[in-house]
Amino acid sequence: MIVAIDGPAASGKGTLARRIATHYGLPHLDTGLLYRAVAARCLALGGLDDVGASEAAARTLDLSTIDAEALRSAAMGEAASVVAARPGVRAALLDLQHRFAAQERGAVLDGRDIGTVICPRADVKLFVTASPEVRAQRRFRELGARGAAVTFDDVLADIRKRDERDSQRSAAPLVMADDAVALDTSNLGIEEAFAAALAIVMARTAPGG
Ligand SMILES: Nc1ncnc2c1ncn2[C@@H]1O[C@H](COP(=O)(O)OP(=O)(O)O)[C@@H](O)[C@H]1O
Ligand SMILES: Nc1ccn([C@@H]2O[C@H](COP(=O)(O)OP(=O)(O)O)[C@@H](O)[C@H]2O)c(=O)n1
Repeated sequence: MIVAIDGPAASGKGTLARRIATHYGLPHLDTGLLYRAVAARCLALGGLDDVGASEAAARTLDLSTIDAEALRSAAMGEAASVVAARPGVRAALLDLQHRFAAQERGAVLDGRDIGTVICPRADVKLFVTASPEVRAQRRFRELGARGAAVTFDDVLADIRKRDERDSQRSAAPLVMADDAVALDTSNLGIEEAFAAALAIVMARTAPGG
């Protein structure tokens, strides 16, 4: 079974993807980490401006060397969104994602273009949303807990800017697939959101569903 989960920043897609993967015993890939890792490599080499360097970083990315914790800063989310708008970077990451999704047992992938581009034939597609204010509150809390010195207003502005860039880009923009099920988690806690997501997965994978 392949489960594709997309949505904007801090909507809760990663949390749901991890929970669903654990529930079904499936491998999980947080595809945002790929773009964050490419951005981190570019920044370490001097900056984000060199398109060729970002494509080379994407081509040579090694999943096993990704340090997820080191990539979770707000600055890396913003930098990831810059390199993710480049068609050459996206093309270079296709094969890795396709191979992950092709595992025998299936997989859960979360990102922006999983249901539209990476796994258009996924068994279940979820499009997870929440209002920008709710998402900013969640991310603000998360970054604060990690010791980052950020204000709520900065986090909200960052989320709005990233939403705009991710939705307006021409290469694999953030858009809900026609056959995805929308799940608005604005008024749902983590457990409630998980229960709702699981109900959608079960309904979609039930015989005749
Ligand atoms: N339904 C929810 N209610 C409250 N907090 C949530 C909910 N879903 C996720 N969170 C929290 O919000 C933050 C962002 O969630 P995450 O799953 O990383 O979002 P995304 O992968 O969409 O960026 C995390 O700190 C997570 O624990
Ligand atoms: N499948 C994906 C996943 C992420 N991304 C890009 O990578 C950035 C960081 O993604 P992320 O999922 O780690 O970010 P959050 O939603 O966790 O804040 C996004 O803002 C997108 O620009 C993408 O273009 N396609």
